[in-house]
Amino acid sequence: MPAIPSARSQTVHLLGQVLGQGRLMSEAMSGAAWQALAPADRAAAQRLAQDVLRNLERCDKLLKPHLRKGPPLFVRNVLRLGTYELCSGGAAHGVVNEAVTLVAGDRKTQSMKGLVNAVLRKIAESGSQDWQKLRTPRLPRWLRDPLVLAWGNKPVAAMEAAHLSGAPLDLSTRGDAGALAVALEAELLPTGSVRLHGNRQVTALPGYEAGDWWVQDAAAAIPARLLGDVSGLRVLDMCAAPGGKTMQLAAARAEVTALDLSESRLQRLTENLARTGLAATVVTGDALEHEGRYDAILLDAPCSATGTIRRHPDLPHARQGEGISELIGLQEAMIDHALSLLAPGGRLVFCTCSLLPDEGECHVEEALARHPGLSVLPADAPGIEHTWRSPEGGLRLRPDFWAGRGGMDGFYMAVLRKPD
Ligand SMILES: C[S@@+](CC[C@H](N)C(=O)[O-])C[C@H]1O[C@@H](n2cnc3c(N)ncnc32)[C@H](O)[C@@H]1O
Repeated sequence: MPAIPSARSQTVHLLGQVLGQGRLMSEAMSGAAWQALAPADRAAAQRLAQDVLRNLERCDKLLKPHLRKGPPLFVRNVLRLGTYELCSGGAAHGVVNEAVTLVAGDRKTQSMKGLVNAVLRKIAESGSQDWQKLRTPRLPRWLRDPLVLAWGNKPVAAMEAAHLSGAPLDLSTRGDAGALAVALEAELLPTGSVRLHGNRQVTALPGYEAGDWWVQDAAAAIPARLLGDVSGLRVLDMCAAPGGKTMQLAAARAEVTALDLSESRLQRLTENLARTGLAATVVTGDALEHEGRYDAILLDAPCSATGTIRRHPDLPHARQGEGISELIGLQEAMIDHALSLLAPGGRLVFCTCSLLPDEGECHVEEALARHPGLSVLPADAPGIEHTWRSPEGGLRLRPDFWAGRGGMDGFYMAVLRKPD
């Protein structure tokens, strides 16, 4: 690692953390070298690492014929970064020089300077033509196989295309979404979110300081809307942090209790409430031990987060599907506990940002079997399309939906009604 960190050296560091240590980028974006980077370089490193991870299969395919022996991970990641940059229009001279400098800066890899130089020069000659012919990168098997089983080959290929495209910036507002869209020259989506395309610095957008809006994917904004008019109702946001849905409920004048296990994530929720001038009772604790009586509950349960791969392309590489069965058990226990906290006739919106039916549709089918009298209410909110409706009465959202508009996160959601 060179003495002075650069955007590219930190990109390679992030790739090493994800691909070598199984860490998520959000966990790895820390430490002295990361903090030493200027904000613009941090943003560049994050963007480059995400782009390389989205295109990992392509980078490896182009590199394979040039690498007889597999070099150490650090060198492989330098080559992957160089390949991505060369094939996406980077100037050969600068890209190759910086890659060689990175490898030369570490005693253990200095001897591979020549290899890196030679391989990247070959990629620079013909790589970008070959790149165009490569297929859309596929998800790793641990995730692809169950998704193909659930949704079929074509939809999964469409999801992979959506993952490659990344995600636009969606905002939710406590005020008039139409007026916000006009002010930001953005698109007003049929579901009420405001969408901006291109790379925009969030904190520099008008209305950020004033707390007029917050960042929230269009799909993630729908569950709170399914509760309809919550004005004056006691609503528990059971897994609330960092607070996107709490802010929606508070903006709709509910009496919100925002509960979460994570103190640090709740800190962010508190900051978000302060910025937007919205109010909620914030409680740190385990959802399974929480007590109280509520008219409505929003349960955005911890899950595999496989619906968020467009914006978190590190996830399928850092994870191997470990822990999902424990999460499924936790989600089930949370549904049962949430129902016990509801007043008779009260409504529970259950949702997860997962693409796996075991974390969505199956829970609703099983909850109906476990709880006599429990029913599924039609999921209604502005802009909901007929094709999103799933047989048990919930909504299944996928990243390949709204493809022409820039997609949406994968999500599952359903409204359950406790009997009187
Ligand atoms: C999907 S995130 C919630 C996102 C949030 N609803 C929003 O819209 O900003 C799931 C949350 O569940 C929390 N969590 C995990 N286990 C929990 C538990 N046993 N009790 C309460 N919260 C828990 C995590 O800390 C995490 O913040």
